[in-house]
Formats: sequence, structure tokens, C-alpha cells
Amino acid sequence: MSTELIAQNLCYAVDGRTILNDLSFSVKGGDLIALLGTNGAGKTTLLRLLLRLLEPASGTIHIDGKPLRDYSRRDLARAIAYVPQGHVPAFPYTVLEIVMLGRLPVSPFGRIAPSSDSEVASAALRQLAIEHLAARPYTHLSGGERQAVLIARALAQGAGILVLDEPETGLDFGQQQRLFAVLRKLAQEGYAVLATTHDPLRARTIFNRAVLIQKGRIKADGPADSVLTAEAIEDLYGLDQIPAL
Ligand SMILES: Nc1ncnc2c1ncn2[C@@H]1O[C@H](COP(=O)(O)OP(=O)(O)OP(=O)(O)O)[C@@H](O)[C@H]1O
Repeated sequence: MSTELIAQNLCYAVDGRTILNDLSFSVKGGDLIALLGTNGAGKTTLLRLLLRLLEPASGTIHIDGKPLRDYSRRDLARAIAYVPQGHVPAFPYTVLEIVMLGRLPVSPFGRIAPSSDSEVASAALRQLAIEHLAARPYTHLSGGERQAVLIARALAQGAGILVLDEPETGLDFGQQQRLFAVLRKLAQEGYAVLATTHDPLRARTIFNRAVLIQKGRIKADGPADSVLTAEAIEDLYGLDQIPAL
């Protein structure tokens, strides 16, 4: 399982406008990282670079010592997986089918093998304790259940590094707590988990590391409770004062 990603001196610009500026950071197995910054700070752009959906203007990204650009599509899918916000497909696929789709990029010849891939998908559902949902239409699930299914799909892909974009969006408090418990458990099992979030107060209690991005640069990176001080949060979001922590 791939579990170490190192990004060094990343720069990215669009139409001459710098979006990410000399940004370096790393993620390894066991990390549960909150990526925070104001709207437009560059979080999504960074995630897209890590997933090789964008090419940096300069700088390097290595996973387990190998440059990202040297990975085949299939090996990259086995190394790092993206968990989108709970989207709803047009067809009422079952949960098992949705999770099996995670096998598509990694299965030989891009074809799903019904028996072996279904076993991997079932194991991923068990890992998230949602095997009872296997036969349910995905379109009938709650937001929290959908998010868990999409995480299971990423696990079925075989990736050790999980990248999530605002995973708690739209979930009620209880579902958020269950989601974060799942992310904590995966980090404890050795997965590297990196998630963007707009909630620094909760990030302090849930995540073990926080990375703050401001105007395309890393502003702070360290243990969540020491990085996310009242002063740092006020400064990051341009607030005079936040309610006492
Ligand atoms: N393809 C593009 N063309 C032009 N500008 C872009 C493009 N992609 C991103 N940007 C700009 O780059 C900056 C960073 O965008 P990005 O989506 O990475 O921010 P973000 O931190 O994820 O914000 P949010 O919290 O709102 O999702 C923004 O100013 C955005 O307008």
C-alpha cells in the first residue's frame, strides 16, 4: 500500500496569475490531515496536482519515492484515490456496483472481474461496516451513507492515500461524527488521509494535523491543536475575534 507522498516547491499559475507558490508538504500513513484556507486559497488546486489532474509549472511530487509523472494510470489509481462529495449518478446502481466501479482503473484490461472484484468490493464494505447496504440502490441512501460508500470505493481501488474534498458538506451532525470516526479509523489502520474543510474549530478535535494555506502558500503545518489557535484562525479568515475556544 502506497503511503508516503512528498510535494516539493510546487508552483502553479493560470494565465500568468500565481495560484500556488513554492508549496512543500508531505503526507504519510497514519496522518489525518485537515487542509484549511479561505475560498480561493488554492486547496482544490493542490488536490488536483496531487492527483495528477493538473501539472505543476515547477516543483515535484513523489509517492513512495517515485515521481508522480512516472506512474502509469493504473499504478497511480492504486496509490492515491479521490473521494468526491456525495454525487448522485443518473442510474440506481446498487451500493456493491458503485464500490466495484473502484476496481475499473486497476483491473487488468480495464474490465471488472465479477467474482474477484466483487470480493474486494465486499471487503471494502465490511471495512466501513456498511455491508448491509450492499444490495440497496445508491440513489436511495442518505448523504452520510453515500459518503461512506464513496470511501469504500476508494479503498476497493487499493489506494493507501485518500484525498477528500470537504467530505462533511451536507451531512447532519450525527453523520459527520460517524464519517470522522471512519476517517480516524482508516488513519489508525495506516492510510494517509487528507481532507479539505472549512471548519477549523472541529478540525482541532478531529484531525491530528492541520495544514493552513493562504494565497497559495503554506502558512502553517503541524499538530492540529497547536496550529489551530484562536489567533491563527482569526488571522487566516480575517476575523477580529472568534467566540472563545
Ligand atoms: N482553471 C482556472 N482558471 C482560472 N483560475 C483558476 C482556475 N482554477 C483555479 N483558479 C483560481 O485559483 C484560485 C484557487 O482556486 P481553488 O479552487 O484551488 O481554491 P480553494 O482553496 O479550493 O477554494 P474554495 O474553498 O472556494 O473551494 C482561485 O482564485 C481560482 O479562481
